[in-house]
Amino acid sequence: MSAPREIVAQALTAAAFAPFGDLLDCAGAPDRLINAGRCGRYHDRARLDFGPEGRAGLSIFNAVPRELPYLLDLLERHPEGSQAFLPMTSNPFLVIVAPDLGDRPGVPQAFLTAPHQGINLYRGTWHGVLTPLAGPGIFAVVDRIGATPNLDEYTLDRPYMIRAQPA
Ligand SMILES: NC(=O)N[C@@H](O)C(=O)O
Ligand code: NI
Repeated sequence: MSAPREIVAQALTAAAFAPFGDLLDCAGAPDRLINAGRCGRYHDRARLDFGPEGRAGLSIFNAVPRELPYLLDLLERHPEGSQAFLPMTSNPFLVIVAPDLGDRPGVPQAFLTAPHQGINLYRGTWHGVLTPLAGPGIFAVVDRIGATPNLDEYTLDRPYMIRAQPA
């Protein structure tokens, strides 16, 4: 078995994540001030999509924290809907995404979130499953609820080892 390929995680930025989804945070000035100026509204910041046969759902995930270096051997996508992960703590999490090569993912990219950052994965974006890096791994998740399948999984024939720094 050949050694896993290495990926060094990078800090999550809106520009780097733009091909894959939305970065959800309170960076910069709000779009609107509401509540008598006591609240900044960062308005309509995610491209949500639940397909013609689905509806929006809000779930709570309690995921087991993982550690770096992290062995990535599976990627998935939701062809029928977007998926947003909003941490309910200030803990960082690992975000793994990959371009689509048609029926399989391309080379993944790994990102580390800063506190109070969430993400929305565009419909069909290849990604690693939710990967908190500290406990509790509690997230609000907005994604598609529907009766038809919405999950493609791809097992990597050669895994990646994701590191915070080069080995
Ligand atoms: N399966 C599920 O609800 N979650 C995954 O899609 C994930 O991205 O974590
Ligand atoms: Ni998913």
